[in-house]
Amino acid sequence: MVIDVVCAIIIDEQGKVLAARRSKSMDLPGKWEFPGGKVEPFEQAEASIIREIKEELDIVIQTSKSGPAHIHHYKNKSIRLIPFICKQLSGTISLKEHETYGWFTSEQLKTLAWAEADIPILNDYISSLT
Ligand SMILES: Nc1nc2c([nH]c(=O)n2[C@@H]2O[C@H](COP(=O)(O)OP(=O)(O)OP(=O)(O)O)[C@@H](O)[C@H]2O)c(=O)[nH]1
Repeated sequence: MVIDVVCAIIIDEQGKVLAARRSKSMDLPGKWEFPGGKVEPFEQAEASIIREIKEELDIVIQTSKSGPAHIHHYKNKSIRLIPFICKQLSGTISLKEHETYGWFTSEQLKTLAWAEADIPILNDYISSLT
């Protein structure tokens, strides 16, 4: 079974992108990811990413477009990761699950220790900039 997971590429006014590091209590501890989570049954992917970001970061985002999804097979599960390009509309970030987060330039993003499933998502995003 492939699990649908949505993730947010949140871009600020300077073009920096938010990435968050998974905490020790999470699956894939210490790995960086675009925040998000599993799409609930009967939920639209776009509603799902807005809900997840409110739950995880306590901010309200607006989505502009979704990028191509990528399927990744981990040893214990397979996920379809669906990215959304987003901007922050309101609120102040307060981490509810992640260990830390930051705003990164494309060059900085490339140096992070990403969850494996995020690599093609990151590459697509960086390619879209040129
Ligand atoms: N949110 C998010 N999850 C990702 C990304 N990349 C990636 O491999 N994942 C994986 O996709 C799944 C997302 O589910 P989740 O965010 O609800 O994670 P979770 O800890 O609640 O999962 P769990 O219920 O299996 O413990 C996790 O297994 C997570 O490791 C990503 O960029 N964002």
